[in-house]
Amino acid sequence: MPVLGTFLSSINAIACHNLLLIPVRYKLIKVTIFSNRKQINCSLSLSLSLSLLPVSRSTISDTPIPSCSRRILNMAEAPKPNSASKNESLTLEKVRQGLISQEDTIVFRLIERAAFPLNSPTYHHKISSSPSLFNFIVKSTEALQSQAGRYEIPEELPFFPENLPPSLLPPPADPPVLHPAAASINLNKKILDIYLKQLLPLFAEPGDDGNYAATASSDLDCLQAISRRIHYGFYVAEVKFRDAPQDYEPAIRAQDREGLMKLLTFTNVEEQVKKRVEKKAVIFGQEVSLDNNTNSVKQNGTVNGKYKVDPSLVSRLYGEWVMPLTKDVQVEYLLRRLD
Ligand SMILES: C=C(O[C@@H]1C=C(C(=O)O)C=C[C@H]1O)C(=O)O
Repeated sequence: MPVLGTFLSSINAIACHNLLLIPVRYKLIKVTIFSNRKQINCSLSLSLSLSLLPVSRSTISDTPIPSCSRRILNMAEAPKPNSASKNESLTLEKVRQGLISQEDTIVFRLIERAAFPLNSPTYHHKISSSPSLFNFIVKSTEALQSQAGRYEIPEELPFFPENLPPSLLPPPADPPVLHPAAASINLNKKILDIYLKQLLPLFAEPGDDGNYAATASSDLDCLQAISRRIHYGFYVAEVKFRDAPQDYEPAIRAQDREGLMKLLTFTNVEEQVKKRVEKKAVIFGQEVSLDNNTNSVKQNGTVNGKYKVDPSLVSRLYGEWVMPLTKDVQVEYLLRRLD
């Protein structure tokens, strides 16, 4: 499919170009290229996001962050354990703030994916040597982002780690916050499987509108946001360990998974998380109307009686998958913390 190849190359060129030109602070770069999905029925569109890329200190200019979306600002404001003063400033409260900020990204990305129907040919039709367009877009995007340094960040992990090209950027200058064990943990195979088999059929209406490339890009956006949130568990575990090594060390030495799971679980916090993400889905998922005759909030809090993504599903996503997997990451990390 030469058209697709040419298009991807040009997107890559633009992305790389911007990566070099955009002055950034807080080690955050985001390059997003969106197409208007209404106008590109059956044609190709690609949404490509690069965020939280490691940039060496010497490349960070003092120019303020250019105007950018709320989502990016949220991430910039969020405490980033892998930022300069991380080792001193790593507190459970700050790490939890980081998780709260990521909720916004996840809810918005689910809303964007739910705007498309299931579009099942995205996942089944072969393209070139790839088993599907989804596979092709995820692998190609990951190859580009790997070269741009995305996977130098511990919580950014690829879905297809095999044969990824190395980063072209200098390695991060700051000393690592995490124990090297983090590098051996990647739950993305499981996350991908759950996403495709269990989540998508819940969030996307049945149907086919032909926007397969945009659908796959939107899937990747969701997957990356969910995966980042889950692997942020590294920092949660590290800070919990540092706060109470006397509690964690015996369970780690005994390789006691259950004991570790009990120690790191806070059911009251989990209840708050579920309520908050449900509320965010209610607030972010409403239609906004400028029509004076139309009360912008009608039955069910929306204009047409329907939220853009079902708030109870978002709460369920967190309760059944996101939080349990974040805890699995914590357990896996802690089990290796004294190695
Ligand atoms: C992330 C934490 O660890 C656990 C997982 C939670 C989550 O994934 O949101 C919340 C509470 C804890 O049971 C935490 O303590 O904040």
